[in-house]
Amino acid sequence: MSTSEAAFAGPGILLVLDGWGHAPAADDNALALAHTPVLDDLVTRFPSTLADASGEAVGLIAGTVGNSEIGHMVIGAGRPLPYDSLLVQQAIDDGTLRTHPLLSTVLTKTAATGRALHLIGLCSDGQIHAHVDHLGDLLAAAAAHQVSRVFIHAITDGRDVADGSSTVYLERVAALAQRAGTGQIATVIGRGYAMDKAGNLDLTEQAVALVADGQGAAVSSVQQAVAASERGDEWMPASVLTSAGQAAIADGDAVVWFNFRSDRIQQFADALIEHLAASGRSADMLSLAQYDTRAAIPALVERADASGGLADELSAAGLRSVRIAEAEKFEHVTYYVNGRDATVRSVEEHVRITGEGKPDYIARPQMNLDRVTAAVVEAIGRTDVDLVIANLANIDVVGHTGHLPATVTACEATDAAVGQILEAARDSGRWLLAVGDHGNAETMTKQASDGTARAYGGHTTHPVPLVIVPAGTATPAPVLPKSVTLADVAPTVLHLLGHKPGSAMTGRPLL
Ligand SMILES: O=C(O)[C@H](O)COP(=O)(O)O
Ligand SMILES: [Mn+2]
Ligand SMILES: [Mn+2]
Repeated sequence: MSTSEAAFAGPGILLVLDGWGHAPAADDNALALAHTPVLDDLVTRFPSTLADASGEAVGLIAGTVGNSEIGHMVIGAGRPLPYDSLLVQQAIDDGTLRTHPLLSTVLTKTAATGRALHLIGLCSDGQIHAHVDHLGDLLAAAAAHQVSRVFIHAITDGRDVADGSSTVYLERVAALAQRAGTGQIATVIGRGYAMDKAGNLDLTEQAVALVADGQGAAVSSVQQAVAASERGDEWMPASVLTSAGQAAIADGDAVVWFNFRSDRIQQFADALIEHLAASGRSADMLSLAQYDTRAAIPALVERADASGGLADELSAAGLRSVRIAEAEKFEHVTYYVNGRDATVRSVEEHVRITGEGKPDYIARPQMNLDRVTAAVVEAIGRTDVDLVIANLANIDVVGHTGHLPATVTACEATDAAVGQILEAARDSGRWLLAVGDHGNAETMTKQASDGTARAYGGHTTHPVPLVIVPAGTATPAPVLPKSVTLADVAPTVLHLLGHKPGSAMTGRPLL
């Protein structure tokens, strides 16, 4: 084996820098503003390229921003995977959503019994958790079945889209209802409450009480509800637009959840199901796409098969991996990298780093990065571990606050952590592949419809850096191809570990 080959063979590290996107330097580019000597050096001194992490290249609708779920799934699968947003859109386009037998059965029963239909979901066009236009198809189906009482329980965004835009989307909901000839906005609440995923049940309970029992501030218009929010769209207080109790969920009503992504709606769905059961009510429930709820909810669109990825190949080859991330991204290096498969294979170890108390990302952009780094360094030093898979969450998680100075600090903290990880990699003779899963911090503003630049903490369609640091000296340094996607990561990792890409993978080794 030549020096060069040896430098790219053997045990290694797959490091995902969450939200590490690439865009030209600008005054809203937190990564460019931050002092990041390690990352700068990485992409200039070692084989590096830019990988597509959004749109069709990963299995999303063309032109849509990447996200952590599809990003980590494609990194693991070694192929683009038709994501839930795309599958829902296809079902809308070919007419199979509105004529779906499960939906028809529920709507026929609802119309016959004179019960109400409740539609619950995020109202924005962020295309990460939901798209408000999907409501249009559900409303049309309800109208076709002559369901007369249709209540929309709108969740406002301000995270995947610019804050302050909720009125526009709520007006769009009203227009969709008018076009369908059925439906009214019954309640409004921010996603901070309705889409908590960190187990803060006090937040979730406010959404449950609102939707199930009509408990919230009485308002006479969506504009009044929006005006009452002191903390923006994400934290819109629970507001009721109908007369008292009119839109509460009664026994025998139907509920359709229209978020297509599960992770941030499942806690609410679980709590609502349990609350209804505890009060002797049961509802016919459906979800637009498959959810990971405790009680199974029949879905209108099934998930794509994501098997045969990195986890299966590592397992077949008997290669041990340790997965490390803090709570915010733990599922991403385990469940999502493994193709939304909760099985923990015998050659896998999972390390979940948690902090104390509620995180404050602006006050503490470092989050628990020191402990994540220490765990990564420890795993790197183990001779029985073939592959360390870790996610450094800060760039994305702090980026979501839309707070530029805090995000700059998050980038600098990440830079220092990568420096420590590289040093450990060098000491123990491991190669390292670092990659972003989607863009975020490289664009921290978005132009509003009035032309002004607003703070924006959401994701982008930018490509992500991908760099491979050899275990030793590699001369001459190989040149990576230019046209690369996240689907090439797993084949490259397997190649570096001395194995062929899995037969289900369509990506290719980059070396
Ligand atoms: O859920 C969130 O926090 C954002 O809407 C999307 O971010 P993620 O895809 O990085 O989780
Ligand atoms: Mn991410
Ligand atoms: Mn994110």
